Amino acid sequence: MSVEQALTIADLKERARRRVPKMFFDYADSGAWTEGTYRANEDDFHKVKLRQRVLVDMSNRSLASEMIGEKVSMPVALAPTGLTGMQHADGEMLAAQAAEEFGVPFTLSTMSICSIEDVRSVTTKPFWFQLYVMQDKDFVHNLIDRAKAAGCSALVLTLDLQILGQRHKDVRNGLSAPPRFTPKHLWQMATRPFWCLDMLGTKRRTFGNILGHAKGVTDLSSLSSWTTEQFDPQLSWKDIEWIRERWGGKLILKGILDEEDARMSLGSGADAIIVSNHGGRQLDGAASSISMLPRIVDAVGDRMEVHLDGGIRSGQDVLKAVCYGARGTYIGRPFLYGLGAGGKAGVRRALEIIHKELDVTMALCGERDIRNLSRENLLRDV
Ligand SMILES: Cc1cc2nc3c(=O)[nH]c(=O)nc-3n(C[C@H](O)[C@H](O)[C@H](O)COP(=O)(O)O)c2cc1C
Repeated sequence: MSVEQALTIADLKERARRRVPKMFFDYADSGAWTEGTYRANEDDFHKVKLRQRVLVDMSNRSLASEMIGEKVSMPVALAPTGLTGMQHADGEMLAAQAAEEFGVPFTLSTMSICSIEDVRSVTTKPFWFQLYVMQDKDFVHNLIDRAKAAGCSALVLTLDLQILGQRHKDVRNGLSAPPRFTPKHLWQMATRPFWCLDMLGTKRRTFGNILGHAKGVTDLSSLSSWTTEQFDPQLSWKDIEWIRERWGGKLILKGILDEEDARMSLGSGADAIIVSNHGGRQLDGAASSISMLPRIVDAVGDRMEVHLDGGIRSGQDVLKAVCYGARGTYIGRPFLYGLGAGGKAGVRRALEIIHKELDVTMALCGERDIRNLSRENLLRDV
């Protein structure tokens, strides 16, 4: 099946499975420990039921809205994902271009393969940058300054990865950060010839934001020990202040899953929070994102934008999150599967699939403007 023939995100996933070496496909398709939260993120969307309405004018529909004051063609951004350039050569650059052409935000991860400057060089509009706070504060200051210099229009500060959750698949596959290749890995790559050919055509195969920018990180082995030791376990609410000051632009807090944390974020000066459990990759046993969304929206009211990620696999899922009060959503794996399935065209296809599902679902719910959706469009008590 070609990328254009893919009708669902699941179709793209199957194509990616056949084209991406197992260790990198598994890296995307994995959650922490039992993967219970990873599964719940998807499953809980199916429990939310829609109200079907009839005999209302469904013409001239619009999915356009705003996230943190930026116009978006639909309220769906690309989530920050590490090692994206391993799903497909130059993955971050291609995904950023696809997002820009579609009119939705792209978020570059600190742990990306292509650097901030690489992505800047192939885009014409501002993208967003995701920050992990490392113990090497000079490195963090420099990273914030580089994102500013590249014209990034929002900083997404990730709060739920002060220490790394364990994903069994990565351990079993012997995946290291950055990837180092054993005979088993070389065999996995040899069975994916198109992936290899594309990879041979790029020089970007390690953490582009780090190598050459962090003190003492000059080669792959120093980079490996640096990445495992550097996440700052002491990150606290106080740190948000200096980060916000140094950044000076729009700030989004990612990884809020608790009402109390949501209320605390109100005093942080951030512009938005993302209800997220890191796609089920950190605290296994945590609640799904969609199940926590309504109470977090209620906790912050209209004092701050609430966004959501985790488990979105269709436009219907986006619509449900929007009905519960999310002003924006993010997709991680759906765009990674698209990328693995067919590079930039695959990411575009993932966005087209979600856009169409969202549009048709909205119409069948009797609505014409995504900004009018509310809990009234959902059935209670199912
Ligand atoms: C392969 C992979 C890598 C990720 N890397 C990062 C990262 O570097 N920074 C970050 O804040 N979140 C990261 N995340 C979490 C995503 O930003 C997002 O929260 C999650 O993917 C949403 O769930 P979904 O994949 O079900 O859409 C990663 C997720 C995946 C699947």
